[in-house]
Amino acid sequence: MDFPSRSSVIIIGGGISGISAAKILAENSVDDVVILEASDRIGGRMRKEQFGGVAVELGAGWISGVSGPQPNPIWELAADSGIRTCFSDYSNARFNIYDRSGKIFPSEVASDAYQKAVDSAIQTLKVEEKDCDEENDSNNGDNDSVTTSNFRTLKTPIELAIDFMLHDFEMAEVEPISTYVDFGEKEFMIADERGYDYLLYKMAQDFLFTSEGTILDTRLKLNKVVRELQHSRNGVMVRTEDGCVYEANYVILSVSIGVLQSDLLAFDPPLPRWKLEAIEKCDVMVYTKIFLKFPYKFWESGPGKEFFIYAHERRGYYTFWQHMENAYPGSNILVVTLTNEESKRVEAQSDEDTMGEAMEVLRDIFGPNIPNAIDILVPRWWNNRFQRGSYSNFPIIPNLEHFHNIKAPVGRIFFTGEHTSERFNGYVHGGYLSGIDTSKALLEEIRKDKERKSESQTLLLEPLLAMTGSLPLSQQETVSNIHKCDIPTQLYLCGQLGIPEPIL
Ligand SMILES: Cc1cc2nc3c(=O)[nH]c(=O)nc-3n(C[C@H](O)[C@H](O)[C@H](O)COP(=O)(O)OP(=O)(O)OC[C@H]3O[C@@H](n4cnc5c(N)ncnc54)[C@H](O)[C@@H]3O)c2cc1C
Repeated sequence: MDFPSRSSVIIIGGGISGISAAKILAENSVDDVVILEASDRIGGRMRKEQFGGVAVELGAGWISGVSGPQPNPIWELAADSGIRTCFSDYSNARFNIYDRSGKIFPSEVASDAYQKAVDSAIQTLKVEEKDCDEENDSNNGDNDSVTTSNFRTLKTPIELAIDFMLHDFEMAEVEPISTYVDFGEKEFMIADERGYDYLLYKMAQDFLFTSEGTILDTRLKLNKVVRELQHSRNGVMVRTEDGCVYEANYVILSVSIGVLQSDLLAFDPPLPRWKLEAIEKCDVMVYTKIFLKFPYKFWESGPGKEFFIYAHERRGYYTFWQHMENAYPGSNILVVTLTNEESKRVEAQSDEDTMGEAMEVLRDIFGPNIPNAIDILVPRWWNNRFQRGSYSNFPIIPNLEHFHNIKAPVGRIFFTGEHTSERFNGYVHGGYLSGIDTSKALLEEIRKDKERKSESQTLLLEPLLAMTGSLPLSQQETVSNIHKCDIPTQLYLCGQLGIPEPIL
C-alpha cells in the first residue's frame, strides 16, 4: 500500500490568497508546503485571456484605492513588477446615461438622480442597520428588496436614471467603504499584456518555480481537485478527484465563498454549525465582463467618455459599458458589465444570443448603422465549479461575529481568501492580506503546538522512566532511548510495553 505523502501544510487553491499564504510560510522556513490547485494555472479570479489581439482581464482588472496616504499593497507590488496600468474613472459614467432612443440624460438630471440615489442608498443603509439590530429575525435572503421593489415600477426619466445609479451602487456594494478610507479613492486598470496574474508569478517565483521558470511540482500540484478533507489524530487527510491522498499537519483552505457554499468539498467530521452559518450568510456576487470586438470604433473616446450607461426598464440590462481605448488604443473592444441575475441568465444562453442582445442595445444608443461585433467573450464565473460566483458581498453594516466565524479555523483547517478579509472582502488586496494573516495565525499555532508537544513529551517520559527498573533488561534499553522518538512512536511503544498511555 502507498502511504500518502505528508507535509507540514497543504494549501488548497492557488489564487492570490493561497500564494501569499505560501510565501509567508516559505519566508518562515516552513519549506514542505504543498499547494493543490484544481485548475491548470495559478491566479484563480485574476485571469487574463487573449481576445481581439490583446490580453483582457476576465476577472479582477482594477487596483482600487491607490491615492491614500498608505497605498493599497497591490499597488506597491504592481509598481515593483513594472506592470503597466492606466487611470480609470467610472464616476463620469453618470454624465453619459443613454435612454433607449439614444438621447443622453441632461447633466442636471444625472446629478439630481445621483443625489437621489445617494439619499435612497442611505435609507437602505438605515434599513439594513435596523435589520442588523434585529439580527435573529429570519432572513429571506433578499437584502435589497426595499430598494428593488420601490424602484422597479418607476418610469419617468429621472426615476429611471435613479434606478441605474442604484444599479451602480449595487455593483459598488462589494466595495467596502473602508477601502477608500484606508487607501484613497483612485482606481487604476491593468493594461499589460502579461496580465494582472503576472504579480502572482512574480510573488511566487522564488518558491514555486525553478530559475528556468518551470514549476516545482513537489510544491505546486495543478489539476488537483480536492473533494474531501478528513481530520486524523494529528493532521488532515486530503483526497483529490483523481484518487490521490495527501496528508499534512495543517491545511489552509483558500477556495472562494461560492465553492464553500457548493457541494464540491466534503468535510469529515462535518463543519460545525457556526461555521456553516457564517458561510451561508455571506452573499456571493456574480459580476461578468463581456468583451465585444468591432472592426472599427464608433463610440466617443475623449475625456470623460470612457464609461457610459444604458437605461432600460429592466434593471441591469446591459447597463454599464466601457471602451478599452485607454488601456489598449486601437483595440476596438467594448466591455459591458452584468451582475447577479442578468449574469446568470446570460451565462445560460449561447454567446450568439448574447451578442444579438448586446448589438440591439448598442443600436439603441448609437443608431442602426454601427457595424456588427466580430467576436465576443463571455466569462462564466457562476458556472465555473471552482468559483461559483465572482466575489463575496457582505452586508454593508458588518457583523463582527460573522467575520470572526468565517475566518476562524476548524481544528487543523485554517480558512483564507478574500471573503475572510474583514475590511477588504471582494478585492485582490483582500485576498492578498488575508493570506498573510492566515499564515501568521498558523505559524503561531505551530509554535504553540511545538510547546505543547515538548510539555507532553516530558509528561510521557516521566512515567515511563519511573518504570524502567521494573522492566526486563531487553526493554530497559528501548525505554532509555524513548525520548528520541516522536510522540506517536512513544505511544506505540507504550502499547508494546503494556504501559498505559498518558492522556496528552
Ligand atoms: C469578474 C471579476 C472582477 C473583479 N474585479 C476586481 C477588481 O477590479 N479589483 C479587485 O481588487 N478585485 C476584483 N475582483 C475580485 C478578485 O479577483 C478576488 O477578490 C481575488 O482574486 C480572490 O482571490 P482568492 O485567492 O481569495 O480566491 P481565488 O482567486 O478564487 O483562488 C481560489 C483558488 O482555489 C481553487 N480551487 C477552488 N476549488 C478547489 C478545489 N476543490 N481544489 C483545489 N483548488 C480549488 C480555484 O481554482 C482558485 O484558483 C474581481 C473578481 C471577478 C470574478
